[in-house]
Formats: sequence, structure tokens, C-alpha cells
Amino acid sequence: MARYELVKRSVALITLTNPPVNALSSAVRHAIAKSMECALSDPKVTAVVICGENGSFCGGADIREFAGPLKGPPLVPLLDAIEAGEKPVVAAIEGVALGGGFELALVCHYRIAHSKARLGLPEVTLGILPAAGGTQRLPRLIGISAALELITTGRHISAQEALKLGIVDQVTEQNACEVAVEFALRAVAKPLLSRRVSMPCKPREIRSAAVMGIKRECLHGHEQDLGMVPSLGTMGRGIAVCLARVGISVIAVESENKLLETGRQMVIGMLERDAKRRGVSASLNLLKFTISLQDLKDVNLVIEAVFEDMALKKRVFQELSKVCRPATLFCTNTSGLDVDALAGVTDRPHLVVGMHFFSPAHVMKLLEVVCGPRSSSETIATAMSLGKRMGKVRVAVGNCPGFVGNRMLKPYIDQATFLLEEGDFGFAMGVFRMSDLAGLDVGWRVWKESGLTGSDVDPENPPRRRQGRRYCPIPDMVCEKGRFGQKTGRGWYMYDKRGGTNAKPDPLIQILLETYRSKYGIQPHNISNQEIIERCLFALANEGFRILEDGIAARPEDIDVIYLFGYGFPRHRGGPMFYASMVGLERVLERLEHYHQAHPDVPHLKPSPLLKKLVACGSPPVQKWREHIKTMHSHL
Ligand SMILES: CC/C=C\CC(=O)SCCNC(=O)CCNC(=O)[C@H](O)C(C)(C)COP(=O)(O)OP(=O)(O)OC[C@H]1O[C@@H](n2cnc3c(N)ncnc32)[C@H](O)[C@@H]1OP(=O)(O)O
Repeated sequence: MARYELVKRSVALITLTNPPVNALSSAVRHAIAKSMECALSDPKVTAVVICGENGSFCGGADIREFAGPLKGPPLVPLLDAIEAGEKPVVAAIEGVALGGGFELALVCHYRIAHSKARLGLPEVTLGILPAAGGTQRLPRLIGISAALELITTGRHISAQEALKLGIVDQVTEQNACEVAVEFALRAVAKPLLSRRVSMPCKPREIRSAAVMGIKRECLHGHEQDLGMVPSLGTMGRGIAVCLARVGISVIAVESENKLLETGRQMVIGMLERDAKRRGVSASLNLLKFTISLQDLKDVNLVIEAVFEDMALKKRVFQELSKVCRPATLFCTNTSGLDVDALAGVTDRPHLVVGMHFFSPAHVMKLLEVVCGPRSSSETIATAMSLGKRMGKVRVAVGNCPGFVGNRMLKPYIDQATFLLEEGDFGFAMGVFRMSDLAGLDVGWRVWKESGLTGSDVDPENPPRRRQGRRYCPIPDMVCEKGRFGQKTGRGWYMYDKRGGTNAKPDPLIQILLETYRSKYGIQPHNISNQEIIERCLFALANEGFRILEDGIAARPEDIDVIYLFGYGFPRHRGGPMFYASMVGLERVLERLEHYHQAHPDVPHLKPSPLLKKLVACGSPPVQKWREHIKTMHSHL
């Protein structure tokens, strides 16, 4: 199903032989895998050429096998391995490279096409999507809009158009295979890194990881020993489960034997329930629990998930630097702290990266991979690849307070609380239910740390203003009453019990609001649904535009993915940035200008320069915004 031969003494020529169009049957995939293994392990081979017999490169998945169950090696790991290999691979495309065949060509480091060749991703015409990397690699190669057009129409393109788009490196009138062999010989000395379309850098393979956390309760009780006796908290447990269920050995670090036993039982219970649901056996043998940091000395990677406190995290990373091997990667699970400041206290800042999981970590799909300025490409690639292995939707983001998701949340929540202050407490769901679920004390602590509230701040001097801008102290007042949300049974709403989910309006909150408004002479007025939506969502999107300008997210689609998978943004709206484009950027700008004029002390309502620029350029569609953004984070 594939012929393997050595030509020109050093080029492995792999010829697919599955007539009539060399489709990727299970036997062909198996033969490619075997041939690649030979080529990569044979020291005589310096480069590889893949071509197809009888003037056809590859017609894609073998549609004759569609009716039966998948047999043989799966295509995606096979393609990833070709791309990741250390010897240059050249595709010699004659006839057709369609569907999986095109995806095979995309993982080759170079593509030579005969002038009569045709390429395309016709999956959509079969009612499916390209699932072997085409939807990721093609946009990276030729940009989102050109790739989307090809993916959504299934159109075949000529070799000439492929050359113009940057899909192929050379078009030839001669025998493409012979040209490719010569090309491969010249490619031997050249670096491969930039030729890998999906990954600029090869990730490390992670076989063992440690997960460590310190529960909030332990913070005060063990202050002297911080970093030496961490314990596994809610996030740590979820992360440990995610790792173990994909076959990675996990050392979970606890602070003391009693907690060790509780943690062990909880993780084992979670893994057993998960395995039962999936009809597999639980991988309990991969788990080890310890109270000694010394046990972490040989792990490939550590995911720190201690309580969200910078001083504590720094202590932990200093301890880890002493204990772990110099090559061990350090990941911090923080929801907004400075990853670079943590990297700075270690002996290996280039091996430090943020992995922002969302709670519960074994359920929520989203993972923000936070790239610090000193995180190496390999470190980022490894975190991205580990996230993929864990089944996460991963988005690489830059390092700034709150990263993307939580940074955008601030203006959104601010608007909701200002609306609460001004008018009707009319949200049945939304910000307030979400805040109750997340825990109101989380934001309260952040505001205290940033000097917005707390015992050092005089709330009346001046009232309802902090750091030169409008400030609503109502959330602080709720927290001061010990109402931290669902976990305490009381928050913005009241619940039937601690941890309950059945939210009911609480008359005490209504009284608190009325007292507050009368103290400050606020006349409540009805606020239209339109104003609520516009002020909250346009402020959210406006921060998204700023994030794009700052190079903290690489593209608007990344922001939308974060909001869809991490923050429950309604799927049918497509995410905050897509929603803004659907509403019309001109309208978003006009409404933000209107609201900013009415609330000049709320800087988040001031339209961002990027939004203005896009409107001035005729409001291009989302996939074209990137062309108008100057700052791009080098890693994203
Ligand atoms: C993880 C999954 C990975 C990827 C998904 C996919 O790849 S989906 C499949 C994508 N590929 C296609 O949709 C290609 C479909 N085929 C065509 O468009 C045309 O057949 C093609 C290749 C352009 C050739 O057209 P032409 O007009 O020259 O010939 P004809 O259509 O009569 O086909 C000739 C014979 O080839 C057989 N054939 C074509 N494609 C496949 C295929 N993918 N698998 C198996 N067999 C294929 C076709 O049935 C004809 O056979 P015959 O016995 O002569 O009737």
C-alpha cells in the first residue's frame, strides 16, 4: 500500500499505492507509519519524499471504508509525527491532493506541485469538516479568510492558485517526484522549525507531572512552612484527574497526612466515576500522593495550583527550583497574577508558563496558556500540547492582569454593578449569579490588593470614587456581611443551603440597596434591557479590542473561544467579538461614545482606538481585523 525505496543514496521515497487515487485506507496509513519509522531511524536517510502512484498524490480518506469502524492507525497522530520529524519531508503532488490527502501534504515541510495538480478540502461536500488538521494548518499557512473560503466551499484549486496562496513552494511542468527529490536534497541543511505549519516548536513529551495546591484554610495554619508542605485543593484535584485520565503519572502533593488521605479519596473517587462513565478502567496506578516535595525531584513538569497569593506562589517556586531537576517545566495555575514575576524567582524563567484552568478543572474545557515574555517557545508548545492531550480547548494569551478572560470580565462586572446602583435589580441570571457561583470573596480580595477597598481606604473620601474613577462599593458591602455566594449559601441571592444552586432573590439585598441609594441620594430609575445589554456587552467587547491592541490575544477568534468555553457566553452569539461585529462596529462605537459621554468617570466605556480604526476602515469582518492590529505578541 506504500512502496519504500532509497533514491540518490540518501532520500527515502515513499510512494502511496492504493489505486485508483491512493486514498488513505487503513493499510495505507499503516504503510506510511512504517515507512516513516524506517526513514527517520535510518542514518543513511537525510530527507523524505512522499508521492502517489499513477499520477495521483492522494484522494483523501478511503471512502470505501466509511461504512465500517475505524481500523488501523488513526490519521491525526500519524500526520503530527510526520510534521514533528527531524528530517525534511517533501510532498510531490501530481493529480489530486484532496481532503486527508491535502492534510497529508500540509504536514510535509515542503510541497512541490505539478502544474496540472488540483488541491482542496472537499469534506464539506460530504457533510463533514476536515478533521485531520486542515482547519488548523491551512489558516496558519494562508490566513483565516482564504482558508475559510476553501474549507467552507470545498473548492478544488489549481497548482498555480496554490502557489499564489502560499500553499505550495514550487510548481513544475516536469515529473513532480523527481523535482521533489532534488528539492529534498537541498533542504537537508535548512532548519525545519519554521516549516512546521502547526507548531513553530516541537513540544516536549510529558510522562510525569506533579500537581500541588494549598487550600485557603492551610494558608494561615502553616504560614511558616509555606512551599514546604503544600496541599491539594479543588483545582489541584481536578488537574490531577485530567492528567491521570490521559495516561500521565501524577504526584499529587498534600500538606499533611490527614489532608493526604482526604485528597487521595476524592481524586480516586473522581477518577473512578469518570472511568465508569467512559466505560474504561480507572488509571489509579498512575497516582502517587505525597507530603514531601523531595518526591518531585524527577518529574517532567509541575503544575502549581496553590491559593491565589503572589507571595505564597513565589515561595513555592523558590522551593521547587531547589528540589526539581533543572529541565523541569514549571506551570502556574493562576487566574490573573503576573506569570513573569513568578518566573523571576525561579532558576529557569524560560521554563515557566501559565496554565489557567477553569473550575472544575476536570470538567471545564477552556485552558488559557499564558506566555510570559521569558517563556521559551518550547515551554509554550509543551503547555499547549499537554492541554491538547488533556482534551482542553487551548488559547495562547499574553501576560497581563487577568490575561484575556478575567481582564474583560472587570468592565463587564463593573457595568452590572453600576446598573444595580442606578436602577432596577432586574437580572434573573447573568453577572450576579455567575459571581455567586465563582465566589464573591475572589474579586473582593483582588480589589483589596489593588487598594480599591479595605481598612486603609476611606470609603467616603470621596464617596463612590476610587483612583480617580467611579467605584461601586456594594459588592464590598455584600462581602463584609460574609455573603460570598453559593458556597456560603448567601451572596447576591439566597440559596437553600451552603453550596446550594437554587437561587432566590433575597429581601436583605433589596433592603441593602434601598438604604445605600437613600444614603447617597440616588433616585432609582427603570433601565431598559437594551441599555443593560449594551453597557455590559459593549464594555466587554471594548476591553477585547484593547486586548487585541496590546497583543495579549492574537486574534478576535481566540477571545471568542475563551468566552464560549470558559465563561458560558451564549454559543449562538459566537462570542463577544463576533457579537460586536454582528451588531455592527459602527453602532457599538456610537453607543459606547454615548454611554461614555453620560459616564465620563468610567474609562472602560471610552471606545478603544482599535474599534475607532476598524470603523474608519469600513468595519471589516472579524477575520480581517488582524490586518489592522500593529502589536502582535511574539509567542501568539
Ligand atoms: C480523518 C478523515 C480525513 C479526511 C477526510 C477525507 O479525506 S474525506 C474524502 C475527501 N476526498 C474526496 O472527497 C475525493 C472524492 N473524489 C473525487 O472528487 C474524485 O473522484 C476525484 C478524486 C477528483 C477523481 O475524479 P475523476 O472524475 O477523475 O474520477 P472518478 O470520480 O470517476 O473517480 C475515479 C475512481 O476513484 C474512486 N475514488 C475517488 N476518490 C476516492 C476516495 N477518496 N476513496 C476511494 N475511492 C475514491 C472513485 O470511486 C472511482 O472509482 P471507480 O471504481 O472507478 O468508480
